[in-house]
Order: sequence, then C-alpha cells, then structure tokens
Amino acid sequence: MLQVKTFHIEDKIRKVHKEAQRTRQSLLLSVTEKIEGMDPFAFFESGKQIDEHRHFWKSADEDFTLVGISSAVSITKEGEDRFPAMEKDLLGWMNRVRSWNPSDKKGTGAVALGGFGFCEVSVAGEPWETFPNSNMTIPKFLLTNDREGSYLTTNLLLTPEEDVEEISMSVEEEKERLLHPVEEEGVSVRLEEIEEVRPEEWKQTIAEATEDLTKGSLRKVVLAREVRLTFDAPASITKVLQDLSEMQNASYVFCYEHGGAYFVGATPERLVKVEHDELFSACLAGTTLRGDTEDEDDELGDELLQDEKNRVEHDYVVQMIRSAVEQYAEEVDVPEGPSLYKLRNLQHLYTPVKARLKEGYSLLDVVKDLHPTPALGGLPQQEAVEYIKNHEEMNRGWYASPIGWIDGGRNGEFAVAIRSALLHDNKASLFAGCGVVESSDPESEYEETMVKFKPMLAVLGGKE
Ligand SMILES: C=C(O[C@@H]1C=C(C(=O)O)C=C[C@H]1O)C(=O)O
Ligand SMILES: [Mg+2]
Repeated sequence: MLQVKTFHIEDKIRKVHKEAQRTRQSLLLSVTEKIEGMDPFAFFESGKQIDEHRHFWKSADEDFTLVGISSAVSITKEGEDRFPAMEKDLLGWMNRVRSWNPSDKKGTGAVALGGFGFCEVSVAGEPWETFPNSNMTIPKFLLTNDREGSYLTTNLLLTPEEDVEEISMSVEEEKERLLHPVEEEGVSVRLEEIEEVRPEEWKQTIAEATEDLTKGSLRKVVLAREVRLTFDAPASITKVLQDLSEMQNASYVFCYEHGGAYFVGATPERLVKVEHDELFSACLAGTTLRGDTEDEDDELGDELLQDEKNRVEHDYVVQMIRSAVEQYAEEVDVPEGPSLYKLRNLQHLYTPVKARLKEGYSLLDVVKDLHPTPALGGLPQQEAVEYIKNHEEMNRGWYASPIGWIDGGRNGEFAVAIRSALLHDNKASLFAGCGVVESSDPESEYEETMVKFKPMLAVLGGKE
C-alpha cells in the first residue's frame, strides 16, 4: 500500500470560512499538495464511491493526466452565448478562490474540466438525456500527474452557513479513501450485439450531399453515423480508459460522467491549447489506413499526401483555422503543406498551427470561433452546421464537440471529442463521421467510418 503524506486542511477551512462569514459570500478554498506517485486509474475507480460525477483527461503529446472527482462548482450553460457566459461565471469563481498551491504548476488548483455539446442548443432524446448542453466543473478532488509526479488539489466551496467541523471531517475521510484505493481488476464485458444504425440510408445521405455540394456555396460537410452495442453487463469504465490509454498512445483519452452515463473516447485531434500566451492548434483531416508492413504503410502515407480529394478536404480546415486564429493571435506559424499523423488504426493529414495569443483574449474566445472547424462541421461554418442539423439522422450530443480544461493561470486545452462513445447500463453508442467534399464516394466514406469506430470497438469487446 502507498504511504502518502497528507496534511490537515482544517486550519485553512476555518480561515476561509471566517472570511466567507465576514464578507457574506461563498468562497472556494483550493489546497494543492504534492503526493506520492498515484495511479490515475485507481484514483478514478475509487472516486466512484464518493460521487458519480467524475472527469478523466490524458494528453496526447505530453505526460499530463487530470482526474476530477465530484464537484466544488459545476456550471451548466446552453444557448448562443454559452461560451462567453461560461467564461464570465468561471472568472467570477476564479476571483473567489483562496488558494494554497506551493508548486503552482499548470493543471493544479481550481481547474475546470468539461465540454460544450456540438450544437448550442441540445436536441432532446436518446442517448444523451442525462447530459447538459455544456458543463464545466471544478472538481472537489483533482489529481494532476505530470512527469515530475502527482499533485492532489482539494477544492471546497465554503458558504457562510457551512459547518466547519463536519466538512473538515468528511474531507479527510474522503481523501483517505481516494489515496488508498482497493486494487480491483476491471473485468471485460462480452459484446452480445452490434447494430449499425441505417447504414444504407447514411450512404444515400452522402450521395445527396455530394450533389448538393456542386450546387450552392457549401464546400464541405462532415456527416456522422452511429453504431450501437449491447453487452452482457455494464462495461468497467476504468478498464476502458486503461485500455484506450495503452492502445491509443497518440490520442487524448477522456471521460465525462453525467447521471450514470459516460462519454468516453480517444481522440487525436487538438482544437486549441494555450500555455500563458503560446497558442497551439491543429488541422487534422484526410484519412487512410495503416499498412501491414513498413513499406506498405509508407506507400499508403505517400498516396494520402498526394491524393487530390483528401488534400482538398484538409485544406479547407487549414484555411479556416488560420483565419480564425489570426483574429486573436500574432506570429501565426503554419507549415506550407501537411505531414502525416499516424495512429494505431489509421493515418491522417496533419498541419500544426502555432501562434502568440494577444493580450486580452482567452482560450474560450478561440474555442468559440473555431468550433466547429471544417474537420467536424464543414465550410462555410454556419451553413455546414445547418446542413448537419437537417440531414444527419443522429443526435450528436457531445460527439465532435470541444472538451477540455482551463486553470486559473491562463493554461488550458480543448480537443474535439471524436473516436468516442456514450456508455450507459449495458449499452454503448459509438460515433464516427467523415469530411464529405464534391468528389467523395459514399462507399469509401462508409469504409472510412468503419475504421474510425475501431479504437472504441477494440476496447469494448469488438474486433479491431
Ligand atoms: C469526424 C471524424 O474525424 C474527422 C474527419 C476526418 C476525415 O474525414 O478524414 C479526419 C479526422 C477528423 O477530423 C470522426 O472520427 O468521427
Ligand atoms: Mg475523410
């Protein structure tokens, strides 16, 4: 068993509670301590006993994992102004944080984790009933792991009416439970049924879209479909996250839990990352398979780099991201042409974007304008979103939407939630889409979605 040195936070609770009483407002106490190396999966698993509102985020390109358990503050928004409204509430809370954070590392302290549904207003109904349109949560307990070790932040909302004794006792007890988890082997479930939702109709929609693209001003539209799975028992989410992390090491691994449903995935696609004033975005669109041998793999990659249809599909993304980022940033650096981003099951065309965020702009300003990029929506942006709403027979919910985290020190990152699934009870809905351009062929786009289902299928008992 791990020997973890923790300290008592009762004194700090008392101090901040006094201020809350004096100023007649709720304050957010945030205490961060370095702890002995903690396994993020064990922490996630033991968090289940405390609250079924958990968050998991693992970066695709650095040793950086966040696990949030329960919530100190949970903000839910919907509607056209959801990004600025979320930002305003978050800033309000950041001003009421009373923080003890000696290391002051990125991703520690009062960090908010969450996401924004694909559309500004949610579509009612299956399978997203328990998910709010948008939610950012400052967890009560946050584990931050980076290459230097593990940090535990305890965030406590202290109202003037709070019972200090009671809250101190329960926090210590919950911390103990989280830091000394009982080792449990996650069991694999048996996949009993796979149902592709109306595949022939989907191909027909793609065929119609290629027609529509020749007529008006719409240049590209991303259309998605769903595959439903049934298991013999509810899947172990911790095991799913563990397997995804192992198999998809060039992807962000994530999980959001709302009302007994879990949105889980392994996405390779960064939307935007900010570190102080440095900004990073990525254009990822255009897809082919991996080869069985190195030669075959190189050949497929070269073909993708030369392929007219995929280059067009990719270039729309580059054009749009470049011009959106230019509004908020200087020194925008975009390479001339794409390179390859290789994943376990497929390879994509990839163009990284680097820039310097101008004073006065925030991560959420950029997210608001970028979402959805033509990699998930289409071009022009609003016309594509309308097209999706009218033609795609699927409730996107949080699929293809911005998910991520923000801290109080101008750091944060959002990815787009693709290669993902919504799990509830003994069922799962898997989502995958493709960028449709004028020269798209419905059968090849169908095959492309088939490969994009593989990362989730493989960890849910399906074939790779
Ligand atoms: C829409 C998805 O992926 C997007 C579409 C791609 C394409 O069509 O080539 C490639 C990467 C992603 O931007 C998905 O995986 O569901
Ligand atoms: Mg494609």
